[in-house]
Amino acid sequence: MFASASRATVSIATKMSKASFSSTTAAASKKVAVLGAAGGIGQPLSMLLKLSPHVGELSCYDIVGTPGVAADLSHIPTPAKISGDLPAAGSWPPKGNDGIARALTGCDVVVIPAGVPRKPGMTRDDLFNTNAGIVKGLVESCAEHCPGAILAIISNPVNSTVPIAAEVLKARGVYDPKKLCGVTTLDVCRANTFVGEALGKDPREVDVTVIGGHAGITILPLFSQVPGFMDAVDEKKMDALTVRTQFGGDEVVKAKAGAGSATLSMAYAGYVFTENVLRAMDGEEITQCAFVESTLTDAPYFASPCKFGPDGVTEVLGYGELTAYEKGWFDKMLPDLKKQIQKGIDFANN
Ligand SMILES: NC(=O)c1ccc[n+]([C@@H]2O[C@H](COP(=O)([O-])OP(=O)(O)OC[C@H]3O[C@@H](n4cnc5c(N)ncnc54)[C@H](O)[C@@H]3O)[C@@H](O)[C@H]2O)c1
Ligand SMILES: O=C(O)C[C@H](O)C(=O)O
Repeated sequence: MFASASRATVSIATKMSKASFSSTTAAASKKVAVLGAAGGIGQPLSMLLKLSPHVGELSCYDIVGTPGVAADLSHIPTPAKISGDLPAAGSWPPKGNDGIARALTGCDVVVIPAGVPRKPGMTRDDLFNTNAGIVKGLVESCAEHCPGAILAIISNPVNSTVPIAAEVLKARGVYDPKKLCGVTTLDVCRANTFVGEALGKDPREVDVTVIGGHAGITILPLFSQVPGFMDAVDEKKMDALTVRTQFGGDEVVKAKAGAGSATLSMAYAGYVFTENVLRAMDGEEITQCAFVESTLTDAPYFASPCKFGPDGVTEVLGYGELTAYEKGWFDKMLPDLKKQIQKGIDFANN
């Protein structure tokens, strides 16, 4: 049965307030690595993290381009020290050939947007063949060089790459479910934006709970829980907003016409997620949605609101009562989600 939805509301908007960028340097103590830092998401995400008052050290790692990304970011006058590493030779500043070891050693949080993005006509699952191996290899390195770090997986298909990461960590004896998350924050950002438009409200004042996974119908925004929503919006409009949230990624892929998928909004979402994790590490009470190991449903991983503390996820919260409309989507989603999770588990163990 569904657990209670009680949770402290944390507005995404507050995380991007001016204060986030100009705050005291006292808490700038964490080491964060971005793996895939030269990519469409990786570069703007690294820039936002360079602005974070919580980041003392930022490692930019990729198979190409990171010495340049790091040199560029290093001129931004914030406390975070920057390094850029490649797998073997090449780094900025020049420091030898230890590549990923140097990037990961001592990390508190590792954010992973490495991998190929979609082109029009593709599903996220079509990325599996390329990205599964990339994520597996990178998480093996995390297990070796920073086994205690919190991992935030952005690489698609998230519904499969998170289970792959879990299996890799289990095989190395360092799996801690509190410290492995799939980043679904972009779904929350989209839902907040669309509800803001529909209700004529500032989207920064909206906080939609989005549950399930991160692909098509596995994404389920619970608009019924948004104060005032059900009074203002009829079922037809609610259906349109639900489907737009589920397929928001496709909207961007289509508009980019072969040049990739969401990068700027994802960099924002990845920054919000990571900043929240860092705030919780520094003692703030944070609740945000994430795709984590979960017993809420039959699916072994599920996105729902989670409480975060100094060591990652402290509690996987429930998502409250579903309306009949939401329950319809929920029932449709679970078989797909379970299949995509199992695909990741099987890949990692074969
Ligand atoms: N979770 C989400 O909500 C969400 C949102 C948008 C995109 N994504 C996913 O994020 C991923 C990246 O998207 P993008 O637009 O930044 O792609 P991109 O191609 O612009 O960048 C990917 C980067 O990963 C790097 N890379 C590849 N293999 C690597 C490896 N083994 N080690 C380190 N780096 C490696 C590439 O060199 C490249 O710089 C895609 O899989 C995309 O589907 C997820
Ligand atoms: O749609 C994609 O392929 C990228 C990402 O998952 C998104 O939701 O924008």
